[in-house]
Amino acid sequence: MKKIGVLGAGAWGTALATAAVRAGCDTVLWAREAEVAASINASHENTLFLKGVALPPALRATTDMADLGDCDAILIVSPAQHLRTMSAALAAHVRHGVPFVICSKGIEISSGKLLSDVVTETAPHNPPAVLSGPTFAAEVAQGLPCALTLACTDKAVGMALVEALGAPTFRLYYNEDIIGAQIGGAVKNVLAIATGIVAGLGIGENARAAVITRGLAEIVRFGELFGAQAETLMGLSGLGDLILTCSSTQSRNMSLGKAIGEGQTLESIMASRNSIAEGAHTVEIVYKIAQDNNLDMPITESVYHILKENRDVRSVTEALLARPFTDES
Ligand SMILES: NC(=O)C1=CN([C@@H]2O[C@H](COP(=O)(O)OP(=O)(O)OC[C@H]3O[C@@H](n4cnc5c(N)ncnc54)[C@H](O)[C@@H]3O)[C@@H](O)[C@H]2O)C=CC1
Ligand SMILES: O=C(CO)COP(=O)(O)O
Repeated sequence: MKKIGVLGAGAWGTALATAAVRAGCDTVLWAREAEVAASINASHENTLFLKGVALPPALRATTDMADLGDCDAILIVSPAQHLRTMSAALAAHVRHGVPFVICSKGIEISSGKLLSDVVTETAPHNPPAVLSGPTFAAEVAQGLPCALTLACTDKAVGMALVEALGAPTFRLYYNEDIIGAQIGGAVKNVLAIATGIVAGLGIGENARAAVITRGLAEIVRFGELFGAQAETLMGLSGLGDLILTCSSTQSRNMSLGKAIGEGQTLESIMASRNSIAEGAHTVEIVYKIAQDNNLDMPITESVYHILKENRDVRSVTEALLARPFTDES
């Protein structure tokens, strides 16, 4: 795999394209916005989504999806709710057999489907893989070290991707569990909003650790429903990403929760940003799936009540704390 296409030039797509260049791949980055492609090609900076980070001059950007037509693998890095449209459009341009590596984190709200199922439906001749882990885009783009899960049911394809994209500062661990690799990344964004709310309310570090740990129990329950492997949920794409995203306001999800905890409204926060906070969307479908399947996910429910039903942050938090005592397991 020598030529890599990256579909979506937000912060993460740009960082991943940079990592692919560093790994020695001929890399082309598709941007939805003409000004993003222009700024990457002219000044080696993504001034809209990753301002201030110098990008390698070898990275080429385009707005023409046909330019991805001869790629050996494509990383799809759109917001989760747009992945269906992106994957379908891409399938018209690339060869059969070229893997579609899902780098977005979320679950399709309209169908309740994992993104790998969305790829299988829209691009049946392109095997899905998943790249997920604890990775803030700005750090990856700067070449700071990180580790991620590369999941693919076909081990030969998965290992070829690991070999092509992996580097000392971009360590990839192969995993066959494509389902588990998607669950952690999707649900942790909801839990990061919850830890942000804890920070915004100023109720302490102990409370944050409690939310992370009890949040992990929610990820495990949710993952079991989909058939995820427990080891995957405890790995980089699960626990690893949960820890990172719930520990730093570099996370858009955590910072969104913090602003909510401080009294801002979801609408005003969204209006002030051009970046995606997937948890604010994912919460809707995780909540629905949990309700439909009688899953106990009280932290997710609380985030849903606050974000989607405009309930008062302090009274929802008090209700969460006042739940009956129960077994830890
Ligand atoms: N930023 C990060 O550190 C990481 C992000 N991710 C995931 O990557 C995905 C993309 O996030 P970012 O690159 O951070 O985005 P971003 O927040 O930096 O930029 C927004 C992106 O959304 C795209 N977009 C907006 N409207 C669209 C539409 N109608 N159709 C298609 N695309 C549209 C923009 O072109 C842009 O690429 C998300 O699922 C996110 O959870 C995963 C790991 C790390
Ligand atoms: O997924 C991420 C880190 O692994 C990025 O988190 P945010 O989308 O909350 O910034």
